[in-house]
Amino acid sequence: MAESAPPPPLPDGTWWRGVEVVRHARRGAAQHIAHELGRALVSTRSSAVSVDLVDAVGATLACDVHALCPVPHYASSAMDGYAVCGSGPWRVMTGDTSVHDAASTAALELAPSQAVPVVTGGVIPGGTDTVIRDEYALRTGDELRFDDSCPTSELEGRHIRPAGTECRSGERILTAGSVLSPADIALAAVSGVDKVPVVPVPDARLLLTGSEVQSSGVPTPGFVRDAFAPTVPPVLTSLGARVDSVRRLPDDAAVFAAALDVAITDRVPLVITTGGTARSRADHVRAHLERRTTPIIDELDLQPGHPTLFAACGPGTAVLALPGNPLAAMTALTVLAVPFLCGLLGRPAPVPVSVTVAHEIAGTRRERLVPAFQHADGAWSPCRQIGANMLRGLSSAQALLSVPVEGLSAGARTEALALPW
Ligand SMILES: Nc1nc2c(c(=O)[nH]1)N[C@H]1C(S)=C(S)[C@@H](COP(=O)(O)OP(=O)(O)OC[C@H]3O[C@@H](n4cnc5c(N)ncnc54)[C@H](O)[C@@H]3O)O[C@H]1N2
Ligand code: MOO
Repeated sequence: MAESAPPPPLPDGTWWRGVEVVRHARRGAAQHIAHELGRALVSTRSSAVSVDLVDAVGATLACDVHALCPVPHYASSAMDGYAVCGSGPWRVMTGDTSVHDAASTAALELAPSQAVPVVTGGVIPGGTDTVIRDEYALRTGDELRFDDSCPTSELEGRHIRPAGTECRSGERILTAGSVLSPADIALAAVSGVDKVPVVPVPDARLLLTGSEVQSSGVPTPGFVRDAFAPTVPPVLTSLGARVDSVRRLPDDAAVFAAALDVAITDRVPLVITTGGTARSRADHVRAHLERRTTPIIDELDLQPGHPTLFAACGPGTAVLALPGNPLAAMTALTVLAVPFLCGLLGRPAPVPVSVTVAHEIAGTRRERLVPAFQHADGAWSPCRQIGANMLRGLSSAQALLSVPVEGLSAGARTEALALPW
């Protein structure tokens, strides 16, 4: 049979130039390089889109945001009661009618011994010295006094919120790179902002390889239930990406090659493949990526997940090839996809936290990341059932604990990586 023609060359890709290329990367270096790769890919994408506040929670801010008015933007009362000037008794100027008439209240200038009714958040007139809350106001007709029950702490300078105490007009209220929380959006709203500039959501595409992988039902011997299609997309979504499609591919090198080329041509920023990463005859994913892409991280010096390959190609695509073993894949996803997407979204790289281990944990020839849980006293222990092909340990884990080559003694400190869910 005639040999098939080699695939046409890919469009030139230079965006990853300057990113360090590593074989057998140590975990910390791999996390750093993944973040750098994400940052490098930013150059191929549009920098910001302006979105309504209602669509902005969870997005990454592309530029600083400044208040368009002082907050609060007018001097207001913190209580329902009376704004008064000077010492009492006071004469109530407006009966009860001014309470909802902000414009006329704002236009008022109280003279000594004058008072007007005010509501919480309402405008207080110029000349106000204090607000007497209703509970301590004794009103007879138009005359107003402090009630006898009024504590001395309430006698002067109370319940006035001056304009601009929270921020000045033009002051920076939100910083580029932050992930917008509901509180951030509420702050933008009260500062007069209608839209915010956010980093465009990057697409991700999942290519699931393995003719033995089935998507439903109880698998028979030789087949496995797919652990990734129901899990990786929501994880990527929570990390700020949008999964544009999930494709199941049989173990056929040509089918895989064609699917990858479509993704590269589509300039999908992150393609995640599962399976076929080991260096054996059966593993066409690695073989194809080694020919067709530029490996940036070629294997991790880490267990599980060491056959992982992270590559760059085309005008705007990074390919993260995860091992088929489920725990190995989830570990590599945590180590590499998390910092990569942070870099691509303009966010800082996540920092591992320092934790104490409850008892001795033996080392092996590579660093291990083990699913672990925290005891009531704060110390951590590995979960049970944490083989690379397993999921029960991960299901009960609160973090991934680093076990260095030399192992850990009881009470030793080590790093823990947050799970991306
Ligand atoms: N000769 C060698 N064999 C293996 C090596 C090696 O270096 N040389 N490395 C071992 C290590 S370590 C790992 S990790 C795995 C890596 O496996 P691959 O990435 O090549 O993945 P597959 O062989 O396709 O599958 C491994 C395992 O995972 C199951 N799998 C695949 N996809 C799914 C899925 N979507 N959901 C659930 N499970 C899945 C698959 O059925 C296999 O059982 O290789 C070792 N072997
Ligand atoms: O490195 Mo593999 O990840 O042992 O299962």
